[in-house]
Amino acid sequence: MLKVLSFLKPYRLAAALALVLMLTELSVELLQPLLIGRIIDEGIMKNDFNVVLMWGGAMVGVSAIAFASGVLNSYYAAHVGQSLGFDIRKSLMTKIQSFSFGNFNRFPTSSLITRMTNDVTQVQNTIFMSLRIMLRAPLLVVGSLVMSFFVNWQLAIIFLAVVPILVVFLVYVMKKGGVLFKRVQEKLDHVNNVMQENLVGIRLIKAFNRRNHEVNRFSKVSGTLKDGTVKALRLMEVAMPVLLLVMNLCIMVILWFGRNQINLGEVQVGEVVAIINYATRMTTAFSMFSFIIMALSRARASSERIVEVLDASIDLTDQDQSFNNIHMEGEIEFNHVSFKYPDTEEYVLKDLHFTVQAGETVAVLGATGSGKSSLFQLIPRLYDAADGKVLIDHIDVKTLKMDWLRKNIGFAPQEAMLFSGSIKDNISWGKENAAMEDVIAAAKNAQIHETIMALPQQYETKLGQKGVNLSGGQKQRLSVARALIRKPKILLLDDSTSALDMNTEAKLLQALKTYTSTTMIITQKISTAKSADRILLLEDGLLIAEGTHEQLLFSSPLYREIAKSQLEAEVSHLAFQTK
Ligand SMILES: Nc1ncnc2c1ncn2[C@@H]1O[C@H](COP(=O)(O)OP(=O)(O)OP(=O)(O)O)[C@@H](O)[C@H]1O
Repeated sequence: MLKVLSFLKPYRLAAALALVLMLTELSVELLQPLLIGRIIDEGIMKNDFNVVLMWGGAMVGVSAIAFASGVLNSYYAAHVGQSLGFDIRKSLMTKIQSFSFGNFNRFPTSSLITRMTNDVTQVQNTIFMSLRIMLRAPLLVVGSLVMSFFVNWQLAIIFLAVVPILVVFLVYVMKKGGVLFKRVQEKLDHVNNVMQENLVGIRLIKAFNRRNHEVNRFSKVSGTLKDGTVKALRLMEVAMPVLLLVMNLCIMVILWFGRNQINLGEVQVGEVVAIINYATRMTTAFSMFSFIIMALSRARASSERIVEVLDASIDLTDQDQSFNNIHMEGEIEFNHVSFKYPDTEEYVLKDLHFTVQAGETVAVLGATGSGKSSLFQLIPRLYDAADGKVLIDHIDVKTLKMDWLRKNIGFAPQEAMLFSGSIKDNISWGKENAAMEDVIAAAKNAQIHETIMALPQQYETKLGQKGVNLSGGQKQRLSVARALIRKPKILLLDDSTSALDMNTEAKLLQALKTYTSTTMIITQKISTAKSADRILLLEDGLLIAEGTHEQLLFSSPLYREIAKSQLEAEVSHLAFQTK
């Protein structure tokens, strides 16, 4: 929790102020039984109305101070709690942005969302409560104890026997609660995970009519969350009656001894009333403990989960002396590169060795699962090669500054990803402060301009929730436009034209020739591969052939087979159309 508490630093003044105000409120509360004792012993018992008025007036005065302190304390406690939550969320977001894919494998998306929302809220609320009431409870116990000794030490000694036992009991409950609440947060991760999958895959669920199956799956994880929470809360529920029982027994013992001492004339009635008053306040404080322990246990578990993310070591970082700001030509070289995904054994790329000249267009062809997308991911350093080197302009990518390297790369992933916002926002996302002419030019080259102009608000049309939904091919072209707007030195298109008709695809490929980028296009289609200067053919992670369409038709049996099957499909399609 210490690391999370270090986020309090910028707000230490406000936190200190909140504590001082809380202490003021507490002092008044501790003073009240003393004043009540005085009113009884010096006013009521001696029939002196002036004394009653004097101490009564003093009580009203200090109560007003307590009220003002309470209001101000709430204000500062809320300020500190909310600001701390804001800062932690921001730090988590910054850290997650620097995560490598290896890190993402360790922290699933749903878990990161829970950590950034629910876990931060737990900590934030606990800090607020600490400054408002949490510290008050233990201080009220200690203060009441001290003040009781001040009133009458013989009676107060009874507290000394009881309070330490209760403290040990509370520490035990808190430790156990911490473990149980950590499990609750993990179960919340599972619930969020299923919920996320359901919302993302709602079309598929409807199409496959799997509603009942998914509702059952959700009920199951939601049920385990409920059971886990009930188990943790039960522990807290046991704590409360135990505390109340012990404190009430304590009050009975005080009353018994108090009565005897009053009879012996050793103690005054007001003193016994004051001590009982302190005992009642202690009981209230202790009963607050079960609530406090729950909040602290939860906050401890949540803090651990937050710190796990903040302290996660990033396995893909810049080296100390990375190159930067050199002009990029765009030559790509794979020098005996082998690669496997983190935490897996099998190599998905094996000893790849090839060069793509600056400005050249190369198609990467191969069966599904042959390693095409994996190959692409090594170029912007989304992963590092296990063996061999990936070089850009003869420099190992590991020694290039990642920001600079990625700034020079335009990447359209296999699954087009659009953000909420307008079409213009989505295209200009690829280049900060892009002018409208650049947005339009990129859209024209990606063959999506005319579709956009036919929409009601054209480039300002909102996408996603409450906006229009685009077809797969339209999304792909927007994703390509986003990559093109950067006028990148290296352009990587991962099967980004698969949903386009032949005619549109041909126009797009033609438009790409106006760019000077080194272009690599992953494709399953011979017609697309043919338009490239050269073709790389992958099979099971191996580069099995390399050359132009004609060369490969001659040299590679596999390429010939793919070409033949696609040609036959095309011919039969044409024959069907002419019928
Ligand atoms: N994140 C990952 N973790 C572990 N293995 C992975 C991961 N992504 C892909 N793989 C594995 O790597 C191999 C190559 O996958 P890759 O996506 O590179 O193939 P691909 O040729 O692009 O296929 P497709 O044409 O279907 O997109 C596959 O066996 C796949 O299961």
